[in-house]
Amino acid sequence: RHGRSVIGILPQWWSPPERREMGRGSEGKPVRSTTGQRSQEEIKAPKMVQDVDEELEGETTPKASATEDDVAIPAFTLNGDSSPQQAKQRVLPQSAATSLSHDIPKRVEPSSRTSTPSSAPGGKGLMPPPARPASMLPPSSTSSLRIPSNGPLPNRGIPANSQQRVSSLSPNGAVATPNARGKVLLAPGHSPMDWAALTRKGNLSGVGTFQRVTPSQLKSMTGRKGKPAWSSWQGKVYNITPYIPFHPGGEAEIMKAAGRDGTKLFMEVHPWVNWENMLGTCLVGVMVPESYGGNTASATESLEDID
Ligand code: HEM
Repeated sequence: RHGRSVIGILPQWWSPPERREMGRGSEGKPVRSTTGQRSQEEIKAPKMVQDVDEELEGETTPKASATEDDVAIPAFTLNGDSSPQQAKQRVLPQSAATSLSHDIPKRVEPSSRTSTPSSAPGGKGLMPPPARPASMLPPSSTSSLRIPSNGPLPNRGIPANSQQRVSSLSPNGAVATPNARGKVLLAPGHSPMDWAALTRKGNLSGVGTFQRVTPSQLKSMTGRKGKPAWSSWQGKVYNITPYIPFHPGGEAEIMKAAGRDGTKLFMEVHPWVNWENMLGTCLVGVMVPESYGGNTASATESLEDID
């Protein structure tokens, strides 16, 4: 039916199939179009055909009519504006549906189309399913690991209304936080990463040579009265002074090991921490018996003595 309007844009030499048929009616006689009107393409048609038309003016021909008037043309839209009523009207008769079934995309289910509410905003796409009520959500296996959304956050600083804010500031800037592990809020530039960066820069032992340290000498290195803080770990002596402001447990805790063997204390609190790795550049020397004698021997001498 709409083909006629398209014909106008085709080249003049092209004659539509309908017209080609028009020249031969049921009895081989030329026929006119069913409308009987002259359209623009008829005017533009080749002369020969026009002449035939004029000759046959006035002759009547049986008019073609649709055999199934009520066959609705299937309409498919992609914007989902079908309403159940419209969809019902578009249902094809069995014969037509069978012949067209190969043209209908398999994935477009009529039921899903009709279930689309026409009042959806914009009328596009399917509506998302309604959200499940929170009570129906299955408990997550990691829910116990999540940071609670209310209450004080662990190791995230002190609450704004806390009196602890000023009073807990230590001389090096570390702040005690109310957490079960006893970690402190380290001062800016004193994170574990900062410590790692500092240790890469060189020797932090505070001594020029490898030391043989007697128990009495270790006892005097308390970190007070201008002296460095030394602590021993499994027979080796370390200068813990530079690490104090970096200690996650705070200054007070680490200072308990100053001037003495820190192995037991250390292992009681955090046996997973690797002392030797962390304080490797702070190594002062080795512990020797009190009766050993000289305490300023070089590393070479000391090791030779051991051999
Ligand atoms: C002298 C060498 C020490 C080093 C290198 C050291 C290192 C560390 C490190 C890396 C942490 C963080 C642990 C973590 O996040 O799991 C820590 C925490 C802590 N340290 Fe030390 N520490 C030393 C000595 C001590 C001593 C002697 C004490 C106690 C007497 C102590 C008490 C603590 C406490 C209470 C914490 C916080 C709680 C915890 O993390 O378990 N530390 N220390």
